[in-house]
Amino acid sequence: MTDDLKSRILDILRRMDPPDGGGDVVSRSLVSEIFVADGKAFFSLTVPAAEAQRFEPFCRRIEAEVAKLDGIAKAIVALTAEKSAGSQAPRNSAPPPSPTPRPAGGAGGAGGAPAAPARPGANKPGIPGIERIVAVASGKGGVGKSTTAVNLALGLAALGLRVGILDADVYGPSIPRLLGLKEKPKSAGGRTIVPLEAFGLKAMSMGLMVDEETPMIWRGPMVMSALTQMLREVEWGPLDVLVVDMPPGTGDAQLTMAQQVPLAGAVIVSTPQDLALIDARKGLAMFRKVDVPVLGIVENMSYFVAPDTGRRYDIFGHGGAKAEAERLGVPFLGEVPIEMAIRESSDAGRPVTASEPDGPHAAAYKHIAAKVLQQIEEAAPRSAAPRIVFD
Ligand SMILES: Nc1ncnc2c1ncn2[C@@H]1O[C@H](COP(=O)(O)OP(=O)(O)OP(=O)(O)O)[C@@H](O)[C@H]1O
Repeated sequence: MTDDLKSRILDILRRMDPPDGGGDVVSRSLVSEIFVADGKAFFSLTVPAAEAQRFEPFCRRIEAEVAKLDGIAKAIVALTAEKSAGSQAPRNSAPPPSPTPRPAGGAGGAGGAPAAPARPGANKPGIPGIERIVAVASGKGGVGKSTTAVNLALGLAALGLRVGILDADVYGPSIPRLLGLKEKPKSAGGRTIVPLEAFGLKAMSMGLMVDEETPMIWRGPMVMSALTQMLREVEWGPLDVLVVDMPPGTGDAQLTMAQQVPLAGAVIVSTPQDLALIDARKGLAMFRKVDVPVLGIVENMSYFVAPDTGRRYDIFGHGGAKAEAERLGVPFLGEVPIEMAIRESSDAGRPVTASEPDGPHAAAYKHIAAKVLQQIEEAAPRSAAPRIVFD
């Protein structure tokens, strides 16, 4: 069914005359992979930067035509402007990134080596200056996904990497609170945004761009454009890893990320309860469907250690995520106890990996970070992203 819809979409695209008169966009290989889910079609067109404006109305026409197909309720076509070879460096591009430092416990891998040809996401335009993008996701809310994302980012930074964190949870952004960020990011020349910095991380969140009180009602296409902007119009500078805190669930925003961004992989956060695991499985299935490697599962709020006796209590039936990971054939990345210090430090904007770097919780997150890095190397050896320009 999905394949049939994809070929009908391609037929439509073949019949439409693009504004530059250069022949149909399919034959010219300007169309990305087409992703169809829940009656929505997502794909992008890559055009030369100079043509981007002319192609905008064409994209809207494509959306209207594709939405007429039986089985498609809505189409979302993103325009990506690619810099042609030999032209000048883009104004918002970063200097070429330096080789990835080899972490303790890392798998080595292809540091500096050319791209493996069939790398996942290799056909999606990269973000200049960003080596790898890792999504932190969960099938349902409240499992500690954002807390894990922040502490994972800090764990990666502690391993010597240059790390950024992007809060893609446009519905309930929590990174500003977790990192104690209050000021609004500044714009550079009115065109790009300078990310904030906290505990050595570059940070950007939709929550920094709007007042906390502002209700955020985002429709699918708005989510897509907000995310695209936060990825491509923020001056991330050279980063080894950008950690993306995804909104919970498997909706438009996740599909957008998977469709638009060459993700090196996804980390799934789950609590040990069965219900959360069912949701985690859905998240896992979604990333697999869009060919994003699942780097592994983190079990959060895994057990409780009584402060007075030091005795460990598996209050939620600890171990569920580990068994599930084994069953699903994905790595188990580690477990984090339910711990007042983790909650209080998060709520005070001083995440535990930064505020108690030598403590046991920081050690747990650093261990998870090292495993994530090892999995990234195995799933997607480092490669240079294509250069992108927006003008
Ligand atoms: N290991 C832990 N021990 C104790 N409290 C934790 C732990 N992990 C997260 N929390 C707390 O649980 C609450 C939810 O965490 P967080 O906001 O990270 O979850 P989330 O999955 O991102 O939620 P949402 O989807 O609603 O954004 C927060 O108050 C956080 O401090």
